[in-house]
Formats: sequence, C-alpha cells, structure tokens
Amino acid sequence: MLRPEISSASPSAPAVSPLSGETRSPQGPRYNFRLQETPQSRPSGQVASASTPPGTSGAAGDRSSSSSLPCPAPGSRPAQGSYFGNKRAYAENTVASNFTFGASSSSARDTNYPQTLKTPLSTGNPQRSSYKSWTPQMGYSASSSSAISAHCPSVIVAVVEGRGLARGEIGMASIDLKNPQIILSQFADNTTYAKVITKLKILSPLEIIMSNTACAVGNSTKLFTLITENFKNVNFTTIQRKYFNETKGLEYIEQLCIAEFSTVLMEVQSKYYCLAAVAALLKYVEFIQNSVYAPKSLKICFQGSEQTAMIDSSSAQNLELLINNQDCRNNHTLFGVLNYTKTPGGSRRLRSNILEPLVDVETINMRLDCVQELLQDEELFFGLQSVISRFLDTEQLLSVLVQIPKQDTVNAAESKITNLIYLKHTLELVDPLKIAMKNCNTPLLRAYYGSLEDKRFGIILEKIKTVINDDARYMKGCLNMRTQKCYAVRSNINEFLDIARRTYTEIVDDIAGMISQLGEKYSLPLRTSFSSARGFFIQMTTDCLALPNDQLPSEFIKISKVKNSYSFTSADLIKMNERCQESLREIYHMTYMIVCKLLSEIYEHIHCLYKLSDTVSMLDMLLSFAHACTLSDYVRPEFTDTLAIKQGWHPILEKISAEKPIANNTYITEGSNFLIITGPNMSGKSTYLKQIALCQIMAQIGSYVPAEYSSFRIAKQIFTRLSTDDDIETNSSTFMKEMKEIAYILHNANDKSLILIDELGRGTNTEEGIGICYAVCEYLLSLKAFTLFATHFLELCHIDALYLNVENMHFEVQHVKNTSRNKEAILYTYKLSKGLTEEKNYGLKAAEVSSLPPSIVLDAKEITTQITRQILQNQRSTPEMERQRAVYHLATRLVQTARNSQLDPDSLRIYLSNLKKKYKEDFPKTEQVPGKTEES
Ligand SMILES: Nc1ncnc2c1ncn2[C@@H]1O[C@H](COP(=O)(O)OP(=O)(O)OP(=O)(O)O)[C@@H](O)[C@H]1O
Repeated sequence: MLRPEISSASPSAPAVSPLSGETRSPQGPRYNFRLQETPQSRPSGQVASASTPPGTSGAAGDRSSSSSLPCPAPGSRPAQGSYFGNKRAYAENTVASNFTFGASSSSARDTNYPQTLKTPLSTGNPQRSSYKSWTPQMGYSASSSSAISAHCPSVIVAVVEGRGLARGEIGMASIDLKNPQIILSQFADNTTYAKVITKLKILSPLEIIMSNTACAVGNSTKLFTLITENFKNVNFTTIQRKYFNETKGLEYIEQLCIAEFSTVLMEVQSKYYCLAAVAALLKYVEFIQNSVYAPKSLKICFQGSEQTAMIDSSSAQNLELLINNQDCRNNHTLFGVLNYTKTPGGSRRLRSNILEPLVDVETINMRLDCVQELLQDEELFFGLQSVISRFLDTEQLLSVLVQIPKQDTVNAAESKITNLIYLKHTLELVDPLKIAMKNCNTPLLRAYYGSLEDKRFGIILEKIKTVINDDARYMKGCLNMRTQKCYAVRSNINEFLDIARRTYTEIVDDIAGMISQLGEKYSLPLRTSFSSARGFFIQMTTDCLALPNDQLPSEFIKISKVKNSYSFTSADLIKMNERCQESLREIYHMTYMIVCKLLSEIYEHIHCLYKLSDTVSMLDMLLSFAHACTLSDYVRPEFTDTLAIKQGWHPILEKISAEKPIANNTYITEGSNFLIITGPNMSGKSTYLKQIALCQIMAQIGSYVPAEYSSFRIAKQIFTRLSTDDDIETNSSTFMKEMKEIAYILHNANDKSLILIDELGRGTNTEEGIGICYAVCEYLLSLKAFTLFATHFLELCHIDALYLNVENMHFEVQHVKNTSRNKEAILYTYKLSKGLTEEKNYGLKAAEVSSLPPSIVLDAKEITTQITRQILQNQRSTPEMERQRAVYHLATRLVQTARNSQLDPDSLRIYLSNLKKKYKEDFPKTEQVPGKTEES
C-alpha cells in the first residue's frame, strides 16, 4: 500500500520540511506530499480493474465502495420483534461493517494512512479549507447567482517539465473538482514560460502540484520560481518525481476514461509529460478526496494550444475581461456584459470562452447561426431559457456521481441520496428541453437536440422511478430538502424504512405539539423553526408583546435575540432533536443502501450526463449571447482577412454610462496593418484600443458585436500593453513592467496576432521613450500582425514615410470659449480621423482643466517654452546631425524598400528616384553621402 505523507507548512515553517525533507516556498502555506511505499501497499496508480462493477470493492479493498454493502431484500424482516428492538441484529445482518455512521470514522482503509495525512486538510488555512469544505451537498443552487460560486477555484493542476535537452517541454493535467473532466496538454514553451503561466492563469487553480525535483534546495527550476511568483495565493504541493510516471498515467487513462472520449488515448500515447502529470494528479486527488474515481467514469481530453486564441493574463486584466480593475466586485467587465447565463455550468463555459476564444471560423459561424435563430424565434428563446434555468449544476452532479467514497459516513450517505434526487430532477428536464427545441433549425441546435434523443436518459429515469417517489424533487430550504431525502424512497420497498419514517414523523409531530403546548402554557406566540445547525428550535417575535419581567420563562435555554426575534430551545426539545437525528440516521442508512443498489444498476448509463451537461452549458451560453443582443443593437460579425468595424462602440462603457458611447470606424488590412493613434489626453485612445480587442474576442466566441457592421480576421493571439491608471507602483517598476510586457509581445507575436500598445515608453525620459517606441514599431512592422499603437510621441508618426503599411489616425478635440471664465475649454468628440493630431501642448491644456493649482500650470508653461526653444536651437546649431539623420533615413528607406520589394521594377525605380530628388532638395549642398556613391 502506498502510504501518502503530507506535511503542512505554516508561513513561518523552516525552509526544509523535517518530515519529508522537501523544500517549501516561503510564500504562504505550502504542502509537501510524499507517497511512500509500505509492504502492504498496492502499486502506485493501481485502480480497480475496469471489469470491477462500479460500486463494488476494488483491489485489496482499496476501492471500498457503496454497493458492496448488502441491501436487505425488499420486504425482508428481522428475525424477531420490532425493528427498533432488533436494531443490532439487523445491523449485523445487513450492514457492512465499514459503513461507519458517526462523526469520526476510521475505516480499515483509513488506518493505512498516518494521522499526519489529515493535518493539511484540517488546518485553519483559509485557502486550503476551500476544498476541504467543499462537499457534494454544496453548490447546487439553481439560480444564476450561483455563477459567482461557480468561479471559486476548484481546479487542481499538475505541471511537469522535461529535463536536460527536453527542458521547456511542458506537460500539464488539470481536474476541476466540480466537473469530472481531465484536461491534458503538452507543449513547448520558451524561457519566459509565458504559455504555462497563461494556461495556469486561465485555469485559475486552487492548487498546483509539481515534482519535488523542481524545487530542490538551492536549485529550484526557473519554471518553479516563476510559477510561485505568479501564483502567490495558490497552494503548492510537491510530489516525488517518481509519481510523475507516464506508464501509470496511460494506465489511469485506459481505466478511467469513458468510452466516448477514449480516442484521447491515441492523441496522448507518446506525450510523456502530460501522461506523467496525469498520473501524479490522479494519485493526489484520489488521496485528498478520500475517494476513487469509478472505472470508465471520467471525460479526458487533450487540448493542444493551437485550438484556441491565446490571451495572456495581463492582457485579460488590462481588458477587464473578468475582473474590473477599479473594483473587483462590480461586473463592469466583458463577462458582466455577456453573462445572462442561468446555470453555473453556462457561466463557467462563458468564462473559459472569454479567456480562450475560438480560432475555427466554421465553429464560430455555427454558434452565430444559433444566436441568430434564437434572436429570430422568440418562442424558442423563451421556451429554452425557462427550461435551462431549472437545471442544477450538472457537471458537479456528475463529479459526485463518478466518485466512490473510500469511507461510508453519514455525510456520504446523505450526499448520495441528495444526488439521486438531483439526478432525477435533471433527467426530468430532458423531455421539456426536447420539446422546447423540437422546431429549431440550425445545425448546432439540431445536433444538441439529437444528443437529447439518447435512450439512456429514459432508461435511467425509469429505473430511478421504480425506487424513488415521483414527487421526490429538488427543493430550496434545508428542512424541505431533508424531508425530500427522508421520503425519497417509495414505501413498501423496505418495511424497516417505512417504520423508521413513521417514527420520524411522529417525533416531528411531537415537537410541533410540544411547542404549541408551551405557547399555550406561557401565553406566548411560539413558532417551530428549523436550521441545519440547531435542528428544531423555538422562535418568537416580540412585536406586540411585553414579556413578564422582561424575561423568558426559565424553561427556555440557549436564548439568542436578533432584532425583535428570540430564538431558544428547551431541555426536552434538545432530547427530541436527538431522537429525531437518530431516527434520521437510520432512515438515511437504509435509504443509502437502496440508493447504492440503484446507482450500481444505473451506473453503466450515467455517462450520457456528460452529453447533457455539455448541451445545457452550451445552450445556456448561446442564450446568454442572444439575451445580450436584445439589450443593445449588436451585429453579427463576419470573418475575412480584414478587420473592419463600422461604427463600433465599447461594450463595457455602454454598460457603465447613461449615454451610448461615441461609435468609431476601424479598418485594418494586410497592406495597412499598423495604426498609430494620437490625440490629447482623455480624447479616447485607450478606450478605442480596448474596444477593438473586446469586439474581436466577442466575435471569436460566437457572440454578436457592438457595431453597425463588423468583419474580423481571426486572431491567434491577442496582446495588449495598456497603461493602467491605478498603477501604484513606483515609476521605475512601472517602466520595468512595461518592458516585461513589451518583451513578452515581441517574443510571442506572429503574423496572426492582434497587438494593442498604449503609451509605450512613458515610464522613462522622452528621448529614450521615443527610441524604444521606434525600435518596437520597426520590429512589429516586419510582421503581418494587426497593430494599434497609441502614443503621445508625435515624432513617431513620421514613421509612415518609411513604411507604407503605417496609417496615422487621431482623436479630434474642439476648442470652445468658456465665456463665463473667459478661457478656452476642450470639447472631447471621441471621433477618430485620419492623420496625426495637430494639437500642441495638450498635456498643459489638460493640466489646466484639472485641479492643478494655476500657479503651477503657469510655471509649467514657461518651462516648457524654454525647453522647446533650447531643443530647437540645439537642433539648428548642428547641421552635421541633420545631415546624419537624413542619411540614416535614406538608408533605412532603401533597406526597407529592398526588403519589401514587392514593387515591380518600374515602380521601384520611380520610388528611388523620388527619394533621391527629395534628398537633394532637403540638402542641396550635400552632393553625396560620405564614403558612398549615389549608386550604392
Ligand atoms: N467613444 C467614447 N464615447 C464616450 N466616451 C468616451 C469614449 N472614449 C472615451 N470616453 C471617455 O473618455 C474617458 C477617457 O478616455 P481614454 O482613457 O480612452 O483617453 P486617452 O486618450 O487614452 O487618455 P490618456 O492619453 O490620458 O490616457 C473615458 O474614461 C471615457 O469615459
């Protein structure tokens, strides 16, 4: 048996774990997880064989399972006396000994683990507790409010990097604890590890697992260091390298992947790093969850990095895709604009699509066809929306159903019963969903309709209905749900269960009777209330009532008062609550066994739920797109080689402001793929850049876009270098941030990128800033990427003379006389026009209208005039410098022309002779460039 060993490290813990000898990152809590082999252990990664029926005991009893518990035959009776009188005999006969009801259980399996194993899960670490506290009972709220909880981190990722020559080859495997789907990926990354970091940011993990060799004392790998720096709030766990075992990974996939997705085996067979990562991941997850995945129960997919567009995390942040930069609680984000989803699955899907838009035009167009149909057919839209909004979190339901608890506890029993009720509720919605979709036309909707025709839905429901009452259903409120669970199983299936339920009802009636008697006795308006923590208790409002001596009778204990309402209990009520709990435990116990038997019968069909959850989440997202369209006049995008947006506007600005934003046109083609945008401060440059990126993302996820007409070229990557107003870093670190971001773009951009750069070089002095901008522009101009470059350096605009593919655009402002203050005021039009801005000293003008003291503004104006004069003088005083500059320009143009010599020979000759003419006009006395002949 493998013996896992976990040691928890508090932030103040020493750098080396005394238990495992592993290093720990100094930031925050870290965990080291070490699996040790002991003589009685089963080999790593060993799981119950595929032929083991789900729910039966697995290898070496390791996969203890629910249906191994013998179930009493319907109608079977204890040998003698009443059920209560023969409880023990009944238990001995019918209940497997590993079914341990009670707060703490120590199953045989559990004894294989040292006590330290549980420490990390029970520490008060708030981050850690997020999955510790996650239980199958949680997260089934049906409303869209659950969208928020849907985004609480629940993903565990294992990352491994190749060694030696294979350094830079990355394998990743992730599983969402709320969604039983494993995503594998393997790719080559460069030394900045941009792809890994981006992928991890998109996954937004709860925990990252790496090999212990990645963080050997004093010799951590660059990848480890970068990940720990970038994910300071995420838990790290290191596992011995041997558990990153590709053979075990392949075995895991063979055993756990459901048949529908088994082609993944062909894809990953020779991808050793992702196989190694999945082996470590599953070993670890099964360990911390204290459960194993049932054979053939998981959806496992391989996701290459080329299937979706890449948006790095700082671009996602700059563009406010998911989180608003000013206030992380408000929903002024692209997600907020598009999110009208009704299910947690739909909301999760929207989130992941926004972060990873599609690149396949055919798929995007299929989605757009659906949105179009939903917009044109109101009946379809409202019919679908009403059914979809009744679905629970199907993915999480599946996630619970495919796990077999290693221990049978009251909680596990209760959760299985709850899940069966949810399953019934979910399956009962399949028919209404089919009815709502029966007249749909578009191929994608028809395909989803077709997936609902799966016979397995009906088979499972039929089987459930033979055991579960027709009216057992999901209900809000803990008492309601408790009642549903109690009476879920049909009567006459188990006589003892019927008796236990009668007893439970009697106790509940007794409680109500006792409380009403107490009310009469003290002439108080007492009410029976219930909470999951307290059980039944008494409540009383004091609105129209004065208490004798301002005190409650002494019989009432544990009194608490909130506003004008008292809550309390009595010694008798506490006893009755205990009896109630005991009888409930018995009911759950018997129900559980029936449920387990039922689940084992329906288990082979359960995988159709993967299809259903996919259908529901996709329909929910498409409905959400259509909903967003109905609130604003969006247009269906086209996909061509040109980025052309007619009268497009910023979708988030529209959501925030009372008036519709000013719309603008955009036109970028391969021949004119570099826009330089100038304009005074506050004229709308940054907003415009973001608007382009947001529209591009909306189009690529299959949504309509805010414009009158739009056409996009698919972007494989979207890069942004945008200035953030609320940057509180120092000037130097702002500059370093700028440089890092721009370096990232230069390393990763290619011909299919969309690049937005705003105010590059503002973190350093003007000359150097211009120099950097110029060099960056020249590099980007060598690509066919679509680039929008907003700047205050007007010198940069002259680059259009050298490069034919550069276009200058500017934001117009108007100057109006403010008669009351006899001053000129700036009127922002937010209108984009051709050419570069003619505004001068607009920084000073902006400062003038700001709250800067007038004396300071005056000083600033004077100093600016002096500096400008000095610069001009300097420039004039050195004709040699001017000559050199001209030579440089001429040489650059010649080189550029030669490089882009797509011009035919005649045009090239004309172009060169024009250049020569211009050069001679500008410098009549310079006969030729020193050292060079004219011909050269
Ligand atoms: N198209 C528009 N329609 C309406 N309001 C707009 C539009 N564009 C920008 N604005 C408003 O103008 C404000 C300033 O815009 P923005 O930050 O884009 O200007 P900027 O030119 O980038 O300024 P700076 O150069 O100082 O960074 C925005 O916060 C927004 O409220």
